[in-house]
Amino acid sequence: MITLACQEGKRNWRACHHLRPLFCSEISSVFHFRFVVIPTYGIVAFGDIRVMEAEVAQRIKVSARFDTKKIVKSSLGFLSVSQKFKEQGRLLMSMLTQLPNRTSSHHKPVVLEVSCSHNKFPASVLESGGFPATLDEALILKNKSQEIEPYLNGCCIFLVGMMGSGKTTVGRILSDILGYSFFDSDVLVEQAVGGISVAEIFKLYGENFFRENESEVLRKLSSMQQLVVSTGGGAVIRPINWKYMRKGISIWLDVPLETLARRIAAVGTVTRPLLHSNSGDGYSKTFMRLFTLFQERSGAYANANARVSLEYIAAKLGYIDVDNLTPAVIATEALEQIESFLKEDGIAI
Ligand SMILES: Nc1ncnc2c1ncn2[C@@H]1O[C@H](COP(=O)(O)OP(=O)(O)O)[C@@H](O)[C@H]1O
Ligand SMILES: O=C(O)C1=C[C@@H](OP(=O)(O)O)[C@@H](O)[C@H](O)C1
Repeated sequence: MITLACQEGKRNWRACHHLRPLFCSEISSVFHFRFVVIPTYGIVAFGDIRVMEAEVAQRIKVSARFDTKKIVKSSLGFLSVSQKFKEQGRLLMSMLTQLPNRTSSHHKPVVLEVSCSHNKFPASVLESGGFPATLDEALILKNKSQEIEPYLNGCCIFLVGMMGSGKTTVGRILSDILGYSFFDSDVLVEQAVGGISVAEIFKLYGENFFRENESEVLRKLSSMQQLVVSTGGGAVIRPINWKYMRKGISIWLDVPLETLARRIAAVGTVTRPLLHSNSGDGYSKTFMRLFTLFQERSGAYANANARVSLEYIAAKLGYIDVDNLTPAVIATEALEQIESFLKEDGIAI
């Protein structure tokens, strides 16, 4: 996500955005960028994201300039760039958006969320865009992050948890609010192996090869500062990875298996090779497989410095169902758990 600055009294909003290093390898194909622009104070969106998109897409005009060739703009706010290009680092994109009068009169920052799809990139990257939060949620999140940020001392945050537990979704929120960089270790492994998906890596080279690369990625990340890292669900099983993650603060996103199975069944298992199955109902098969994996891994997840339990948050807030917990609320609890950990660790707050 990026925040655009409002030009006082004008309807034009400008931003130069460096896409996150999602596209570091050579790419030659068609991209679709999906824009969602929402007036806000921080990282906040309102309502259902699909509703917002449909609503905004009709109002927003997006133009983009790339170094090269051809841009096709569709009336629905999708921008297709059909060209062959090679980027060593990042794709630089500048955008001019025009917002309706109603919005510009508020002089608020605007969040422009960019999600990208591309046939070479796994859905795990795509599934986890920002999520709606209420303004109150965003303010609480912001205040909490400002409270603890100085005590973090630049320390990296490693999110661990089962597949689908929201490491990527919550991780992006945390990185935005703390001003840290975000990395998804699966994406880094994919890049290290030449741009093929996790599913293909498992198929072509096997799980061990994937795990070796995953450890190498975590080793490199652990030498850095101010990162939020979404680790793969199985990273916790290798003791060497804990050696790396101990250089930062590890947080376990503990989500009931039923919720995980529902989330994953909704998006399919194509990007999660350990859940591939040839037959049967998506939810039940996924649940059984998650159940087995969790039996093997629960002890390892408990090594994390802090635990964010969705059941605990729901009980605290008086919700019956954990499915009502937004990623912003979960991110707030993560910050609270980090605060408790720092206190226990003798770092006064
Ligand atoms: N709090 C939440 N409520 C509802 N859906 C969520 C929540 N957090 C994540 N999701 C959805 O669950 C799926 C998996 O989330 P993701 O962040 O990719 O998990 P992980 O990185 O742990 O595999 C995605 O489709 C995401 O949109
Ligand atoms: O649980 C696991 O062993 C795995 C989880 C995946 O990451 P996510 O947890 O991000 O889905 C990915 O690393 C790989 O498919 C293996």
